[in-house]
Amino acid sequence: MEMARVIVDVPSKDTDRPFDYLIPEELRPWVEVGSRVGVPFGHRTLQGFVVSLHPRPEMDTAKMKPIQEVLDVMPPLSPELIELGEWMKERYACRYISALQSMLPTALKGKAERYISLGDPEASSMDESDGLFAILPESELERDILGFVGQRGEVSLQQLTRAFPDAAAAIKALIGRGKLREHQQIKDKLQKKTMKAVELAVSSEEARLSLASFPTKAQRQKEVLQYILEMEDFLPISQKELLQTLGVSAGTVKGLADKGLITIEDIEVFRDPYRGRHFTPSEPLALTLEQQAVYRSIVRKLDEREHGVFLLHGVTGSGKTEIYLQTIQRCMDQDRQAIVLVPEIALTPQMVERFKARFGDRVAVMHSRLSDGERYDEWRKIREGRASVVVGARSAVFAPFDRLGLIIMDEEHESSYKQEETPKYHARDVAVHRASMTGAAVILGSATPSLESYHAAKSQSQDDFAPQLLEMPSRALGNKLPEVHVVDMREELREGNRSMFSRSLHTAISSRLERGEQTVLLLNRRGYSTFVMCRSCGYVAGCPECDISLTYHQKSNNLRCHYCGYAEQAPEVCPDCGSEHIRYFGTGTQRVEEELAKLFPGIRVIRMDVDTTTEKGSHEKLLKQFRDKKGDVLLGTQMVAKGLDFPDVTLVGVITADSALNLPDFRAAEKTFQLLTQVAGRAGRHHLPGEVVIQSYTPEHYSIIHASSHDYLSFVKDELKHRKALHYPPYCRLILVTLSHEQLPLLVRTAENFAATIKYESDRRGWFGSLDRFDASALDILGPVASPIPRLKNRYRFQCMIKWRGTMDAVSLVRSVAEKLQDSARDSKLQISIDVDPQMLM
Ligand SMILES: Nc1ncnc2c1ncn2[C@@H]1O[C@H](COP(=O)(O)OP(=O)(O)OP(=O)(O)O)[C@@H](O)[C@H]1O
Ligand SMILES: [Zn+2]
Ligand SMILES: [Zn+2]
Repeated sequence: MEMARVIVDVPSKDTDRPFDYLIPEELRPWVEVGSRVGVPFGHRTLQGFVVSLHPRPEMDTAKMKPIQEVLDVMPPLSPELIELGEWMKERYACRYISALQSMLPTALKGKAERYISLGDPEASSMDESDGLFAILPESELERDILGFVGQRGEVSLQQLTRAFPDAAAAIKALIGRGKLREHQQIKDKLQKKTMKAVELAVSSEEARLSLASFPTKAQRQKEVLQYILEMEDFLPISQKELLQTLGVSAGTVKGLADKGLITIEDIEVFRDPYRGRHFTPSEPLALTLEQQAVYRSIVRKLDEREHGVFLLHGVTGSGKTEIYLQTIQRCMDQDRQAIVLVPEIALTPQMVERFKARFGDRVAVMHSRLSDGERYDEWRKIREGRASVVVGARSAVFAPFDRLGLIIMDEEHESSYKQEETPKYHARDVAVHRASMTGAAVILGSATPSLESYHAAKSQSQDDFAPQLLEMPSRALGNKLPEVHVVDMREELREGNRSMFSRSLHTAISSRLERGEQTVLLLNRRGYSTFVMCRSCGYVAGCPECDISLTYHQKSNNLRCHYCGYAEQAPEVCPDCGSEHIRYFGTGTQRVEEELAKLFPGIRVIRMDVDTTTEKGSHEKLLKQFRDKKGDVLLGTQMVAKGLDFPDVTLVGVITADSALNLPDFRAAEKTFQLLTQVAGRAGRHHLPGEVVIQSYTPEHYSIIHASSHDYLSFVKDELKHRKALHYPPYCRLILVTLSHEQLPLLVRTAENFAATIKYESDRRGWFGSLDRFDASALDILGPVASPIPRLKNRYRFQCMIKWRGTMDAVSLVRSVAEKLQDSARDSKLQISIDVDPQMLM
């Protein structure tokens, strides 16, 4: 192959297609589909990815430029991932390059850097600028520069300008005359980490012999060599450790190297976020009957090596994790690899531990609390085949495995599997598609499957996504699901209880304290924010750039906008009326903590929320404290609801169940049901029976009633009725289009134009179906209306919601209309964002 198609690293419409490059002879063995290359593009050098290879074309190739460099020995992307990227681009209406970039760790986001080396010393000592060929004498400065570069062979422009700070003109002149040559090279943001390592250069016998003849004045060197010989079995050893242990200088060690007895070399080290941590190995458990049935279905598919999707609906504590572990084992026995996706928030140390304990070093872990360097090294562990299992958040679905056999998605209903930035992909859909390309199996696991997945499994209607339903209705350890009491908080208020704790929750907590058992308290923070309000005039502190209220941060005592980052000092008096009665509102976890301390003197509360978990490892520390029973209560936001398995937790309390029910989001009821079911599942998981108290202001709401009786099926039935009546997924699909501009009137006109064009174009294509008549194929557009956040970063926002059903290509229609509109908008200030299958409607 002599020609490569390359996608360059510029996310714009004009570069959103492959460009052709010649492959120079010497690079031919290195260029593969998935290679990262440096290519000339206009006057720049850009990073790009090879998406296909071709023989030299018939046409004239004189104009075609050659690939300049290949950046990695092993291509960071595989042909499989390149193909997946192409699919994402169509499915989510994003740029090809955005899709590919999202698959790679930040460390590989290379940028071109400029390098300087010596040019031709002879031919170019002339200045051709005025047509006269005069030999110019070199100035002293120029000679210094040439000397500096000559000595080093090649220096970065940055290095050169640092050495000669005021010599920009001279450097430019030298380049202009060809005495210096400039070229660009792609540099990664991050380097591999290396260390100096010491190794014997001769056999140990020879080394021992030479010890005898060491001169007395080289006593220190002798000590070092003796030590190295003692450590013989562990060589090479780190020079740093050597220096520290023996208290000698680097010079001493170098002396030995000069004598030819040892070598000192830079070797690569891998940053391992879990280094030094011991994981007690775990053995496979004997499966329960329910587990066996599920296990057999999945293994049959694995053994056939065929693609298949399973929806594993198992109640909390039914032992889904053991299923994951044992099917992964099977997959590894087949010499294939497995991806385990876990919501970021549930990616707790406890979860990681369970996989590390079973599979040890074969597990790579990827989550956002790792540093860029650690992520990069975990990623390489996968790419280089040193890991066969990855446990990670959303983006681990792109793990560069080449023999993928199984993808597991735990808590498949979680909305965090959808990426909210471009490319706005859903990891579930990507997982299913990737698995179908490679003949891998997919397990979607949850105690509360999303309605989309459950409906697809039940109706088996969509041919691209019809999972097989597997159920585990009982807990693995044979204990019952906890008893749930719903408390009507309006009733409490009527009877004079103004505290945030109902009488039953109060009593329940007291009895746990007496018995030395533990309590988990959930504060559903969705829908709440800790905003600042004046009690005298009702003033609420808002962001000057965005139409939303500012959030109070106690640590720094300031107010911050969560959307644009704007911050200001928290006011002492109301800026509107001057009253001192201005304070922060919202039932923050801190307030609950204060109240607990008041009601139960001496109670030990471990608080887990965004404020207490920002530091690296803090999450882990808090959970360990709770596990070691250094706390009576674990109090927190959503973080405490998922994945935790503590034997002594016998009470779960939910402070307000319905805080999120009234949000303008058609999934509000589903999310409430899921959260309540999840958190209730933390109680009584082992031998002690569990109890749950849910406090609510709308106890008659079906999501609360069904959650309290652990009745997923009834909830689904009720919720599907609503979805069907209002035309929402799973009965149709959505595309949310948000247009934004600084000028409101212009924005409104543009948005109306957009909606009208979509209507016109879909009619023209004959898409006349109606959602109301439940036609098999239909498209409807709602809006434009102001977005729920009508102004953000000083830009007004309007949105249109497209509801559609059928096999037509609605995404590409929306994309092409949006692009035409953007082209015809005279200024480039119009922004149009397309969100296919949106999760966040606010
Ligand atoms: N076959 C088994 N034999 C004995 N114990 C088991 C078995 N399977 C699971 N368990 C235990 O049952 C408990 C619950 O299992 P696990 O945490 O896997 O449930 P889960 O379905 O993932 O729950 P959740 O959805 O609540 O996270 C764990 O303590 C686990 O060790
Ligand atoms: Zn006021
Ligand atoms: Zn803002």
